[in-house]
Amino acid sequence: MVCYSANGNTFLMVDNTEKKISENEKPDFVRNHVGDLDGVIFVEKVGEKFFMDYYNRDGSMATFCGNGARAFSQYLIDRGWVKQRKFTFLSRAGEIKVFLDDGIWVRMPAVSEVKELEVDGYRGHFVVVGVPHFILEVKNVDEVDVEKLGRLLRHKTNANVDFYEVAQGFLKVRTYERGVERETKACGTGVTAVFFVHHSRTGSKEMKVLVPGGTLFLREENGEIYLKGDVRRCSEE
Ligand SMILES: N[C@@H](CCC[C@H](N)C(=O)O)C(=O)O
Repeated sequence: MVCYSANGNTFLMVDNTEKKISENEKPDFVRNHVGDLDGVIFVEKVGEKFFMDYYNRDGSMATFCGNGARAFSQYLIDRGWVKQRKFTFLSRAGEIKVFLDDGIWVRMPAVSEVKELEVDGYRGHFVVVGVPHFILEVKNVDEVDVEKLGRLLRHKTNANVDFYEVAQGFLKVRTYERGVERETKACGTGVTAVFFVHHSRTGSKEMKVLVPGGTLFLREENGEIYLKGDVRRCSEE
């Protein structure tokens, strides 16, 4: 087992290719081993393909994790299990494409269920990127009490909650993650949801997104959204 950090969103990577940990055992395994990390990723195989199975730190399974997908890709590369510059793997949100050039670019799951939403007087957009997000534009993201307001809205919507600020040439995003039940340093599906709404309004094809854990890069190509950012191993085997 080894820890990976994708812009500060942290995961324990568990080689479960021999299926030693069963589906039923996974939630308890997660709660017993996650420590202070945000989630656990079981690395598995379905036929010849690698499969990413993501769990939040509270033991809940999630359909997808954008930063997890970047960490999973780096893990496959570090293990020497993939050597190509383009490869795919499976997730509960479908097949994920990965391209390596100036970093690891992951093609995110298609955005769906986009709608305007008002909860307790807070207006935003509900957007699904494999997992649900309630995104809210604010004037100054640093002034938001993410723990308090994020937690409240997360429970009202059963979604991750992202607060974003549109700045000159970049976006700033902070996320309260369901299942982690606190603010995380970065959320890949969250910044994708924000970028999608921003792109729909402005047509902008590329965007830098500042998050507490650094900078993420988003780009749109033929209606598909790609995500890149920092990813590194944070423990020895
Ligand atoms: N950190 C993730 C999202 C993980 C899943 C989420 N907490 C949920 O349960 O919906 C990301 O980088 O996308």
